[in-house]
Amino acid sequence: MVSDGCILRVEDIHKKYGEREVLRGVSFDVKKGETKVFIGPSGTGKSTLLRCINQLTDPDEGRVFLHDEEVTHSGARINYFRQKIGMVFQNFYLFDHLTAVRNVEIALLKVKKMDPAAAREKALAELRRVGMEDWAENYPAELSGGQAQRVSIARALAMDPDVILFDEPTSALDPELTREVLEVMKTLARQGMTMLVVTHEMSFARSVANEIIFMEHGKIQEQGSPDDLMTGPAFTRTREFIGSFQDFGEQ
Ligand SMILES: Nc1ncnc2c1ncn2[C@@H]1O[C@H](COP(=O)(O)OP(=O)(O)OP(=O)(O)O)[C@@H](O)[C@H]1O
Repeated sequence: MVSDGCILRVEDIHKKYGEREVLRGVSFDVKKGETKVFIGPSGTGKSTLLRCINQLTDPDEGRVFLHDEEVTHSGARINYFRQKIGMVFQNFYLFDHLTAVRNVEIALLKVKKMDPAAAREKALAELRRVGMEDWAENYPAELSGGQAQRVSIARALAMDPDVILFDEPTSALDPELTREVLEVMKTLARQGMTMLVVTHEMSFARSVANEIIFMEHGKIQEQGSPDDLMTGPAFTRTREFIGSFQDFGEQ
């Protein structure tokens, strides 16, 4: 059961690949409108955690709830939860043979069964939201990485998700393109979208996160507000990790 004010609850998630324990008991609650940013060294299970939340990966133990409903063990209802828990990946995963607007509207037609005119209208509205309406008729190969990522964000938004999971959405992009994607994410945060973001963009974490979660060895080692983690993380490894990013102090 998810308590008052929380829309997503992650309870004691464990995941092993072979003998390797990638997640060793991860739990947290997410409030509506909150942005949580996950940081930590490579290979510490951050992506696996996001994938367990929307069941792209099956956790070995633990449960995930959206509102009062269990996402884990939800059988055929997982397709409903995947609409409500959107995901944006590092590599966009757009269909190369479809234009930007077709990429956004395809799930509206196939999954939501909207009529074509309404689907087109909604797809264009979502492209407008991410500043991509002028590129609606372009194919992914004609877009920059930042533009392609904005289309993939529009595609997630089109499902009217309750939460969006972002898995290193800018790590395939150079700094200029990174900035335009982060600006879109900042706007979504300001508009009240609930977001879980795995990123190494520390200045984004500092300016947008309600909470930063430092993960290492498959566990949450420390969590707190950006100010708490900036001014005095209790855990030495958090200090060392954050200290290795010079941009954390930038606004
Ligand atoms: N499908 C899989 N099969 C086997 N091992 C996997 C699989 N997916 C992830 N792993 C392993 O699980 C560990 C955690 O990976 P994960 O991608 O979750 O970490 P991460 O913290 O997101 O790292 P990064 O920042 O490098 O993406 C890694 O050692 C990875 O090799």
